[in-house]
Formats: sequence, structure tokens, C-alpha cells
Amino acid sequence: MTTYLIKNVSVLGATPTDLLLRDGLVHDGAGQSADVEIDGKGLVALPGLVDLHTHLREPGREDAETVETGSRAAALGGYTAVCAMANTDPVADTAGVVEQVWRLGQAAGLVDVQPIGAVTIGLAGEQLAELGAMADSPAKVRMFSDDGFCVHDPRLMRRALEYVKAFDGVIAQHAEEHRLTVGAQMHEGVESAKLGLTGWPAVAEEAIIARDVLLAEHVGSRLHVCHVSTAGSVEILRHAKARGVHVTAEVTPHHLLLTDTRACTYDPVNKVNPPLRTQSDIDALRAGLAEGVIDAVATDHAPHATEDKECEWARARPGMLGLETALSITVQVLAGREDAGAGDGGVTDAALWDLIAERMSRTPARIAGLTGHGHDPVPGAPANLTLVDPAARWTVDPAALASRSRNTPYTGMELPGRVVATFLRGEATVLDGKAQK
Ligand SMILES: NC(=O)N[C@@H](CC(=O)O)C(=O)O
Ligand SMILES: [Zn+2]
Ligand SMILES: [Zn+2]
Repeated sequence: MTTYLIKNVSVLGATPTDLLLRDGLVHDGAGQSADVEIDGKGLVALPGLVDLHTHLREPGREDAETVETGSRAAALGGYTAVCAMANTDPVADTAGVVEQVWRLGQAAGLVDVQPIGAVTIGLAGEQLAELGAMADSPAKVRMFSDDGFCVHDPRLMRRALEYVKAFDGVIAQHAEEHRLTVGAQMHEGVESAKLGLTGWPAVAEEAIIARDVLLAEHVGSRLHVCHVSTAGSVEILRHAKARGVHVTAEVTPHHLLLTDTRACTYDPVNKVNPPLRTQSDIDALRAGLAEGVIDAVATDHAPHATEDKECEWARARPGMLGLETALSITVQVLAGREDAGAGDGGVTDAALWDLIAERMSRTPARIAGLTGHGHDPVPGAPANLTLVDPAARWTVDPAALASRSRNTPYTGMELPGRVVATFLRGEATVLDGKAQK
């Protein structure tokens, strides 16, 4: 196995050091030699990023993404592990399907692919799926979600929360009161009124989060809230955490940056669930993320084939790409925030890099139970890490993305921070910004 010596790299903004990667571990590189030497000057070493919410589309929609193409996009984005959502075709609601996805991830060898199991059979919200069998499978599923749909029946949600306690599992909820979002096309507010499109009100998300934190408290289980998008949701989560409820939450990069005014383009690349909200929601989400009321940034990478996106708004599927842009967007959003203790976003901005490591690697690894991930790249740690050039700016070109789909909302935007290299158990998956497989 190739050994790597990374010279003069700043680990999370600290004074530059040399790191040696050998036998899948990080070692002190001082005075060492290796097969490949990397000039780390001006680069920041972060723990490999961990995504709690990725749609890989295999099995079923391999024309939009495969486990392999999605894994490549993830590695290029600085990720070493992704949690693959269950809304495939067939749905990942059996031990057989989750094992298949897990094996495809192993075969691709670019990131660790951790399948998420469905909560209910076929995501239909009627009968619990075989949660125990999925937990016992080689994929060792610990997180379950009907994402795309909400587990609507409170009795079923309660039973799912109770069931997964036996193996320290967690239910990840797509919080949407469907009866309030019938026909919804975008956020309900001033912009939807102007455009005459049916709105998806904030209360449809908040009502389910409020119900679920109470259920989680009642049964003493772990709840995770997917793609939190409103200021009111942040308030409910703050309240629940103060009460000691075992709830965690994620926010996507697009909900931290983009607003519902994007709908006026009628370009379905801006259509997503939950919908893009308002600037005051963004402000509350950013504050919640800095404060820790929101635990993690998760991409909700949702690739869609051209025919499902390049059509009229009402017919288009919701969802946007995220893996290859998440780190840059998060740096842009967090750099310079005083409440985050963040400085200029440069190589020595230790407060920023620590916050990024916390929200994009350590905490998501802990929530998903991925014990080999989320460790700072210091001697003794597993060599799952990424090297970022904070001074490099790049312009998003959909044609240059590794994802099989093209539905990025960031086309033409110039973003800070470029992933230079990613290592999975000491093996380079990305070098010089290029995928190695
Ligand atoms: N986020 C989306 O708009 N779409 C997701 C489903 C989901 O995350 O709810 C998808 O699978 O395409
Ligand atoms: Zn969802
Ligand atoms: Zn999703």
C-alpha cells in the first residue's frame, strides 16, 4: 500500500506539521519519508467529511446516479463516508437491499457507503419495515428514514422510535405534514403569492418536528430531523434540547444560502423539498448552526435526470446536487461570523475549521454511529481526511461535476475553498483535485 508524507500542512488551522499516512493510520511525519510526498503548504487538513443525507439512486435510477458516481462526487467534495437514503427502487426496506447498496459502496471503494433503511415497507407509511433484520445485516443499519415522505402516523412513528432503542438506532424524519402541502410548489409567503404558485407553509415542517420531539421525549429515543428549513423549527429544536430530548438536526447548504426569490426564474433547478425559504429563515438557520441547535450540515444530494428537471416547474422533481459544493458553500456561509468565532476563512482560521470539522465530520459520524470517521487527522487517528486549499476559488460548471446528474443550483457561482486531496483509510481517493478511481 502506498504511503504518503504530507509536508507543512495545517491541521485545522494549527501551526503546520508533517503527517505520514501508513497502514491506514496517521503518524507524525517529522523526519519520515514515504512513496509519495505532498506539499501541504497553504492547505488545511480536516477529518474526512461525513454526509448524513445522500441520495445515490441505485438501485433503480442509475441514469441519475449510481453508488459509484455518487461516491466519486463525494470523495471530490472531501467526504470519506456518506449515508445513503432509502428511497431507491426497490426501496431499501429489507436486509437484502441494504446489503446490496453496502456491497456496491465497498466495490466502488471511494467512500464508506452506509445504507439508511426505510422505516416503513415501500415508504408507504403503513407497516414497519424489517428494522431488526437490517440492523443485523452486514450493512449494520442504525439510521432509518422514509425520506421523501414523512412518517405521518404518530403511532407508527412511536413504534419505530421504540424499536430502534434496542440497538441504539435513530429515526431520521422528513418533517412534512402532507395535508398542509397538497399541490405545494414552493415556500408559502410573499413570493408564492406574487407568482401564484401553491405554497408549502413553514408550519407543515414545524408541526411534525414539534410532535416528534414530544414523542422522542415520551419514549426516550433518538430522533434526527432531516433538512431543517425554517426559523420556527430552530426555535422548537432549541426548546427540545433545553429539555434534554435526544434530538439532533441537520441543515443543507442550499437552505443556508438560497432564498425563495429563486422561484421567479421558473427554473426547476431551484425546486427542492423542503422549499427554499426566506432571508430571515436563513439567518436563524445560520445562527442555529453556529450555536449547535443544528448539529450538522448534510447535503441532501438529490440527483435527477435531465428529463425530470428540464421541464415545467410543476412537473419537475424536487431536489438538487450537493456533494461537490457543500464544503465551499459552508465555508462561505460561516467565514466571518462572529457568533461562530470564525475569522477570515484563511488557513490559520482555527475557529472556522474546528466548526466545520464539528458540523461536517465529528458530529455526523457520531449521529450515524460511524466510529472509524470523524477523527481529527492527528497521529494515531484513522487516516480518513481531506486537504483543502482555502485560498483557491473556483467556478461551478455543471459539466465538470462527477455526479451523473447536472442539477446544481450554483452554476457560474465563484466559491471559496477547493478540495485538493481525500484519503480513505490512508488510500488516496482524490489527488490534485482528481478522483483516483
Ligand atoms: N430533497 C428533495 O427535494 N428530494 C429528495 C427527497 C427528500 O429529501 O425529501 C429526492 O429524493 O429527490
Ligand atoms: Zn426529505
Ligand atoms: Zn433527501
